[in-house]
Amino acid sequence: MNAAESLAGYRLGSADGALTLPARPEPLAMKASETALIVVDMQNAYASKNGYLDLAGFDVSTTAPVIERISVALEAARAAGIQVVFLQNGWDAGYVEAGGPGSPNWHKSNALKTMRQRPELAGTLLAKGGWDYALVDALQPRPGDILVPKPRYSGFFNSQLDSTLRARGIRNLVFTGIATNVCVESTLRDGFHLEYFGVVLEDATHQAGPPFAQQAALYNIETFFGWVSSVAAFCDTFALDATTAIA
Ligand SMILES: NC(=O)N/C=C\C(=O)O
Repeated sequence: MNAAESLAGYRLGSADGALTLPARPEPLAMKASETALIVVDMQNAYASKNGYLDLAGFDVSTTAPVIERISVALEAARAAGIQVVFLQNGWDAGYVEAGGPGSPNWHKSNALKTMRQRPELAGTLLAKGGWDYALVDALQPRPGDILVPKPRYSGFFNSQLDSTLRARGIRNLVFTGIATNVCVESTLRDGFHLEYFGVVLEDATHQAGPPFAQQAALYNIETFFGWVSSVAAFCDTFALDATTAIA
């Protein structure tokens, strides 16, 4: 047994009644009751034509299959009793939470920059109450799901996420959503530092930027911060036939 296998074995041994999720760089044991499926920012801003990313020049033409696979993962999670948590990114309609020129967010947010460059868009991007901020129609929370608003890339920053998870004894975070290289990776990294085990379902995520951004994020996660798996592996592990569900 090599070092990686013994780590997986440790997790297997430490989690009574756990199921083993096939993942890279090694399989990971997790109990449904200690696991949350995190759906990161599946808002029109990130997944729809005429949403923020599209208007800022990022390619969103291949987000439809991602939405479909997240739907499948959601069904599997709910059927298995895994807590579903939706994250929703954005600010109040007056953009007070976005920060002014004294905040790096004011300088780096491509949504804020796009609105400054195109005044006709002012007030429309990532503003609470607007279409851009809304979750896509196909991925709406159901009773029992939790919705956590967040004002920055990491879901743990200035939000209720950590206390919400800790209160439920959740230790494992299974990530889906957009964008892999920004809010998914930021939240998984912060989760790592807070002692959560983070796994990304790679085919239920999409990058902001060129394909190399997706590859780099997954490399970082697999090598330094967590694990990488797939929707089919997640569904198989938690007993829903993904092939049937996707067909
Ligand atoms: N949800 C995200 O990954 N967001 C990426 C960029 C942004 O919000 O500006």
